[in-house]
Amino acid sequence: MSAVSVEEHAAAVETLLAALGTRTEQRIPLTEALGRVSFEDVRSPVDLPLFRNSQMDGYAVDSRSVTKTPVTLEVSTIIAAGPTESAVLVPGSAAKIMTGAPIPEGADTIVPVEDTTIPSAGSVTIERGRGAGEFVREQGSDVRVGTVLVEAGRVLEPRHISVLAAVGFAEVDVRSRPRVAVVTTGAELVDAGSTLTPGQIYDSNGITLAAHLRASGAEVVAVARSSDDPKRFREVLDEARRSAELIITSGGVSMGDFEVVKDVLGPLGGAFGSVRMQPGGPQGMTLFDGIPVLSFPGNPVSTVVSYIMFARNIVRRAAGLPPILPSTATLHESVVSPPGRRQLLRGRLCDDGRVQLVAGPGSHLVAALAWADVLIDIDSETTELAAGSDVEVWPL
Ligand SMILES: Nc1nc2c(c(=O)[nH]1)N[C@H]1C(S)=C(S)[C@@H](COP(=O)(O)OP(=O)(O)OC[C@H]3O[C@@H](n4cnc5c(N)ncnc54)[C@H](O)[C@@H]3O)O[C@H]1N2
Ligand code: MOO
Repeated sequence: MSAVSVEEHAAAVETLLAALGTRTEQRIPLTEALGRVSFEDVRSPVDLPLFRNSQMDGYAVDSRSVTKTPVTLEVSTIIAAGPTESAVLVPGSAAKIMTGAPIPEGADTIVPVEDTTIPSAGSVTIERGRGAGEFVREQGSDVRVGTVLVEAGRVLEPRHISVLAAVGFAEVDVRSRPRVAVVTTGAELVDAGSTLTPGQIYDSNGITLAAHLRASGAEVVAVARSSDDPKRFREVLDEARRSAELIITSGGVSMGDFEVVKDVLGPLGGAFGSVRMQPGGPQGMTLFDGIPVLSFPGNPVSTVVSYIMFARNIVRRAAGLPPILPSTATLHESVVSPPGRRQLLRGRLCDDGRVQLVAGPGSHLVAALAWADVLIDIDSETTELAAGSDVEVWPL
């Protein structure tokens, strides 16, 4: 792979990852469904409300017995919400009823308790009458059996989970998540929390890529690390390929003496080379034993930019999530950019909608990345942009 444009590399990645888009259905507990994507239209197995019930705490009556008020009626029964025998209203009486309780046959309206007084035990005076149907929640008035509650492809939000629970589903069929493994490489890497010896650094790319992938709707099946030993890297890959549909590696792809990713995957048919962008220039891609492997450069910002530019929307689409697209912002200050390479600078959106540069273009500036909220996209022909120019920005 000689130097290619971002578009050319993105198209090649798209082809390599085509199979990721074919998803199966997975039945999961409703309690775990938040953020998942419904696999097919979900139809209601019942009417909602399930039965005719009261909208108010009050008295269920026949509206004809309260046309003239005030009127005093005998209280023939008390109906609470909860398990109950089906009740019939004694003609000419009132049934005291609680919100949500089934309305007895023969009653067609509810008089709220606020519109009543108690003249003596066992009777109620209705001060204000109500017409037929008032405060009556009819069976099926919300939804009828068979109606689609949640369409296929919906990202399940609390409101969708609410209706699925209300009709009695304990489980839901969702789109399976793309299974991705992350493999970081480098003899210098140790886990956060470890004691560092000279020359060591904390591995941040593993956890970063995993977080990005989860945010894109992927299931991260492994976050593994390899030294620069080809044998060890091969072992880690062999393990990752057992559960993953996609493997993303970081590091080991440029021009040094110990480029384990390139050294192992290159001879296995991997394409390694340079993309005309910065950060994220060195890139690789391989079909390893039938599993696609995307190899990103190890610099922390390069890894993130690579994920955003080449993988994020493919993973999101496979997961059933909408793409994250760039928008336009106005530059707060002037920008210079080297010719021949697309630049992705870190920017921070100001309250007035303009975008400000955050630190320099260096791909090791991981703290600056955290302060930024967008990547400012400068095309490869542009070398200078004045303050006030419009630029495309990608959400981080
Ligand atoms: N002679 C040349 N040297 C370099 C070139 C080049 O074209 N010619 N390209 C540079 C560019 S651009 C990049 S980007 C890097 C890519 O290098 P690698 O992908 O081989 O990555 P490493 O050398 O393994 O690491 C680079 C850098 O990132 C740190 N790193 C790596 N992994 C992690 C991790 N998991 N967590 C945190 N930090 C990590 C590593 O320590 C290095 O500092 O190559 C340039 N060199
Ligand atoms: O491509 Mo490297 O990512 O410029 O630093």
